[in-house]
Amino acid sequence: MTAPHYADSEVGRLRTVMLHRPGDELRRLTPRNNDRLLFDGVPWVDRAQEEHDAFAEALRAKDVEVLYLTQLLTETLDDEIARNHAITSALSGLHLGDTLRTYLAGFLHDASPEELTAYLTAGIRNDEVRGGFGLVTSLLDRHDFLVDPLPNLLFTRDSSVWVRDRATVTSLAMPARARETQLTELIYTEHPRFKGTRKIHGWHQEHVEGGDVLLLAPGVIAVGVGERSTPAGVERFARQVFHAELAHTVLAVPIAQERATMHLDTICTLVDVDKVVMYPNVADTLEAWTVTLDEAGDEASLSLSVTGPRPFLEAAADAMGIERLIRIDTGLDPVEAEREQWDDGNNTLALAPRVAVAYERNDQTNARLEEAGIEVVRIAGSELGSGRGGPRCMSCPISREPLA
Ligand SMILES: NC(=O)NCCC[C@H](N)C(=O)O
Repeated sequence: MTAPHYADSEVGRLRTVMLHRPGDELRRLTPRNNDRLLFDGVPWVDRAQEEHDAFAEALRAKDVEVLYLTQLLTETLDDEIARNHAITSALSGLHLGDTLRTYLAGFLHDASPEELTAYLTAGIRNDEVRGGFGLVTSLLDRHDFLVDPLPNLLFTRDSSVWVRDRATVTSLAMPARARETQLTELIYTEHPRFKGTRKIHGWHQEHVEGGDVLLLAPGVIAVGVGERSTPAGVERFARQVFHAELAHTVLAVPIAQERATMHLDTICTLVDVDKVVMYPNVADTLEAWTVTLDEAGDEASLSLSVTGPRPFLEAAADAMGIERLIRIDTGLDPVEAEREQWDDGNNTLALAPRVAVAYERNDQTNARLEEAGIEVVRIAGSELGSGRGGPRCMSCPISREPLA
């Protein structure tokens, strides 16, 4: 039986997760475009797929249902309305011009659902279509993308977040990722499994990325504000979760606007109801603003109470109603911690309280987790990590057993 689509914490027993198996979109990365496409190198794709398959197997071995984003998308694209929607959004870029747009629309409408999924995810290069002798196709370089590839689909965490029974369709800040949420929105709107799901937020709204959203406890959500999620994004998100009565407290957590700390989950993740694994080099300075509902109203007019800033761990423990949020540090010394933070040592995926998936390479952090009583499910990530994301980034929990 399908587990209800629901998540009210980071650590409730994981039942269903959405992953994206790395595919041809990664074969588009070159040393000329990898920075723009947010990868730190050019991964060995076959090995990345092997590592990812082992990740999925480790989840299944713990009774987690694994859904694949591309399979859901292909099933969604069986429907004519969904196809039209996907094609129109993919071709809305101003770089195409009407001649090429019209040609590509016909080309994509003729594609099967599987082919269309491949075009929407791996993109289309100018020399891969015979667009006739239109001006735009003639002037563009033959290797230019008409539809950009989406190599960061691998990080399903960022393009949607379930908060209780609602799917949050996020709004991604980097142009290379903006189109990802058009796909998650389409899946949650049109796929038979998700039809009728109530949604909050959307790709057209202020930026909030899933990697910044931590469900600290039922009713308590932390949102990182830095390179990706914006102050206005966290305000919009807070309004929506309060209005829908999904949470009573949102903690806005400023983080350095740097690549190494692009999301809150690159420096802190939960491994138990009262334990986080955290980057010690920021742990003592990390602060939070506490946002609660002052006066109810409709979404735009409800009044918010904002207090702070206070040390993050204290503000979080108070909101969670626990005495202390215990911190387990990444690494043993500052340099080791910096190395393991960079390699996603903090980016663990909890499968249940005290059980977490982590990259095997972060041996010092993993040893500390085990000393603290956490079962560590180790996976390889030498190639997967080249996009700067770990097990949490690569997973979108769709169903967790409720903690409350
Ligand atoms: N939650 C995460 O931290 N996701 C990792 C995203 C990595 C991706 N290459 C990016 O720069 O957006």
